[in-house]
Amino acid sequence: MTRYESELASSTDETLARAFQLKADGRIYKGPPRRTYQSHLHHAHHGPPRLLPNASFLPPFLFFLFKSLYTLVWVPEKIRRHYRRQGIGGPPRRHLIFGNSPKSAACSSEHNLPFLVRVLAAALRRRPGDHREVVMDAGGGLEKGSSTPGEAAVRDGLAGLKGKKWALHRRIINPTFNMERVKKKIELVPEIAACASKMLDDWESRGASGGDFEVEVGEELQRFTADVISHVAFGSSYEEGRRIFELQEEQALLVSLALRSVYIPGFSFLPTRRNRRRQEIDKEIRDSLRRLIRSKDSAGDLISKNLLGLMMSSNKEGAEEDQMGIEEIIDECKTFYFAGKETTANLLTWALLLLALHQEWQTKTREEVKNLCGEHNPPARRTSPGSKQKLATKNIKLGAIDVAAGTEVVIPVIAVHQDKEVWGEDACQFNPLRFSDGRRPTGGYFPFGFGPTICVGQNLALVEAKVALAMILQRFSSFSVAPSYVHAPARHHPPTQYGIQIIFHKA
Ligand code: HEM
Repeated sequence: MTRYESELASSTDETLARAFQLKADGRIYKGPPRRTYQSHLHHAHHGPPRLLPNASFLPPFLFFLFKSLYTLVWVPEKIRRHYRRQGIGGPPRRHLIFGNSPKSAACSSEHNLPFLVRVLAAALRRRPGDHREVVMDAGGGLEKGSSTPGEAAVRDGLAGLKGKKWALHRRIINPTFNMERVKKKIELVPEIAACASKMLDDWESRGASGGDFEVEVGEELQRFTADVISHVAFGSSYEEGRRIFELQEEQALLVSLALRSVYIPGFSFLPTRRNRRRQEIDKEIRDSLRRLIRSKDSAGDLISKNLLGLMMSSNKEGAEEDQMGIEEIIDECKTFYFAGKETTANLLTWALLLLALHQEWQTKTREEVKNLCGEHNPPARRTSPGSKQKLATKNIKLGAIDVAAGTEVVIPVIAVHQDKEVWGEDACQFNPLRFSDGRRPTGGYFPFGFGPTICVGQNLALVEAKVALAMILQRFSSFSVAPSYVHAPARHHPPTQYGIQIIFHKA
């Protein structure tokens, strides 16, 4: 008997067991199949070992498989039929598993929702009037949609919460940004004006020689709004929170990349390079926030009326059911650091671009500001913005359409804001006069959302934007779009691909 034959003969149960990671007692062992000499021999006669799923791996694997098929095939198909019966069609399903997601992800930065969502949005758009019922909440059957685990990185806290937790957090946080505090009590306006002054002094120093100078306003305004939210919500500053903002910037980019690719349930938990980076960033942000809270707390710097102060008092003094835990407070800090900066910066950036493009409106607005506030005084107390996702939690009726529970309803905000039926033939023109009588068409304008989850920061955002715009108009006798500007807006972060370059002129 040759060595080969004797080894083959001895490759009994033990050898086979190893090749298949089986032991003689019949149990299946963890770990990768070991390609031993014997197992090679075994391959020679029986082909490569079959990849038997490991026993402990089997239940989660089956669960994942079932859940994926349910989410990616069964639910969309059920919904598709539901709407087809109502005469609402859509493009044919391109891929059994991914539907039309790859195409929609590739051709627009709008994320990977099942195509029916888009169909419904289109249907709502086709039937004027229906969106108004969506806006009015269709009898309480619409609530905020769920976020994917990737999105949760920037939607912790209020923006991602539902039910009792959401109600508790909202009750604690609401007083920070009510109009009384933001405007009438003049508490926040000077703080906002001081942040704006700091930014404008810096801009001005670039034109020290007296000539015109160019500013990429996108980043500058992000820094300004970061400074404002740091001051008004946390008694801090942009400099103190700089690392958190930088990390959130990176996180937003990673999330926006994830949103632009096809959604696969569970994918964000796999240890890919980007997923690992997202987790590292999240951990570093949480650690930095924990340190910031601890230092404010031990220095006695928590002001009872700012956001952090209110949340900390609930933590220390609230009845047990009214308490916010430290981790929950950190979630909210993350949300406000992000939501408080990005959105208002975008509003200001686009407003500046529009005023730079429409010189006649810039002149009118400057005159109005100077009449109201004078040549140089920062505005005081008399100083008088995609699409939104909701989830149908029960079967509801939107106009003529039966919306099945579980449907994600995308409200095409931009389409509604430019709907000629609502706004008239010049709906797409820049015409601030349409707001001059202070009225808004019911259900035709909702930049801050609607219903109980309406943007908690809207008062702050509007006052902040008005103060900053007024001060920019006061400081500079004119500004215009720089020749280097390339118009490349994007729906996800960052809002433009190449920034917004404006040339300022100081008389
Ligand atoms: C121009 C600026 C802003 C715009 C256009 C905007 C828009 C929105 C919209 C559309 C929603 C969803 C509302 C809904 O569910 O119907 C929202 C929610 C929210 N916004 Fe804003 N926002 C802005 C500024 C801010 C600021 C400055 C803050 C923080 C100070 C903020 C914090 C939040 C939070 C925490 C939520 C979640 C509210 C909840 O679910 O209860 N936003 N915002």
